[in-house]
Amino acid sequence: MTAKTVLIPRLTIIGVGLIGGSLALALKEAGVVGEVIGCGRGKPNLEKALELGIIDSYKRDPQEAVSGADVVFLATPVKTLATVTQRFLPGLKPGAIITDGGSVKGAVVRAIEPLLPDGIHFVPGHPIAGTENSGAEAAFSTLYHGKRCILTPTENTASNALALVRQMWSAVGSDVVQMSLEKHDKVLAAISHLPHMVAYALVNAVGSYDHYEENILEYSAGGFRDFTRIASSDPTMWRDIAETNRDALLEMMEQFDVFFAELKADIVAGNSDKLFDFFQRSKQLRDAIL
Ligand SMILES: NC(=O)c1ccc[n+]([C@@H]2O[C@H](COP(=O)([O-])OP(=O)(O)OC[C@H]3O[C@@H](n4cnc5c(N)ncnc54)[C@H](O)[C@@H]3O)[C@@H](O)[C@H]2O)c1
Ligand SMILES: O=C(O)C(=O)C[C@]1(C(=O)O)C=C[C@@H](O)C=C1
Repeated sequence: MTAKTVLIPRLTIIGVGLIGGSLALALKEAGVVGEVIGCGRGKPNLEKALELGIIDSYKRDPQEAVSGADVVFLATPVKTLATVTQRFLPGLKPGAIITDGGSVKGAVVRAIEPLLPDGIHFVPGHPIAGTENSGAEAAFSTLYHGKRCILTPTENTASNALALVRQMWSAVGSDVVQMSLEKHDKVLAAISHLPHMVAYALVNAVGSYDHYEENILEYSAGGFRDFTRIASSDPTMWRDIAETNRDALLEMMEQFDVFFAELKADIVAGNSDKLFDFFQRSKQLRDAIL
């Protein structure tokens, strides 16, 4: 068996949850990482990550955690990314690469890039993979297999740092693509952020229906459950996404309102042909991505 080339001798994961923990496990499984150090707020979660073999050690102090790191992966909620960066920054060695997995890119890049001294590189990224579960226990090594990872380099991104981060995501089985910050935030508002808002609103709407004594959610079957799985996602994560991708999300919510209003109007009018066309068009679009 030929030995794999170690891409990252020392990796620090800030926020060892689903996204950070899964990256650590996948890089270990691929044999392309040396030592993995964890850092985060909760000691029990870090202890669990150690026990599960996700990290080799952890440090509570952010500067100690990044000491000697070649790559630092940020995997905390979007609104905390710049604050945590500010805390560990003085502990980095020259040439270190910071990269992240945050679900919003424009606000994150605007907050982090101005903090960076010369010789410290930042490569903004976002793996398009996840589940509704959180914390180290939710991490699994195959999360990124066959999934896209979007990198959004800016004019400040060093090409060698970008190349290494591309290699890192390829090593865990991702299909790496690049796009602008603006395109990323608009595409994700449509394909990920809007569906979460719709699921959250739907669960609230159905859950607060109080015409009967009993909780009607008890009657939920496949349709409701499939549709609303993502409403079990972490509230902090989604609050941060809704706030930091506000404009793109609102644009998509307005687009959604147009289609929902059309559907409602056709039901009110008893417009059978239009309803059929509406459902037919939806089925064709949805079937094409299965
Ligand atoms: N869950 C998904 O499906 C998914 C997919 C792609 C990207 N993301 C993004 O990845 C990031 C992490 O998401 P996740 O699902 O792994 O969340 P998670 O809750 O599983 O893990 C986040 C970890 O960060 C820690 N943390 C939170 N605030 C912190 C702080 N201020 N300082 C240090 N540690 C802190 C938490 O204790 C937790 O261990 C988020 O930015 C999210 O938008 C999530
Ligand atoms: O499958 C899920 O549970 C997800 O919500 C994953 C999902 C999404 O597809 O919307 C959520 C947020 C991301 O930033 C990327 C992926």
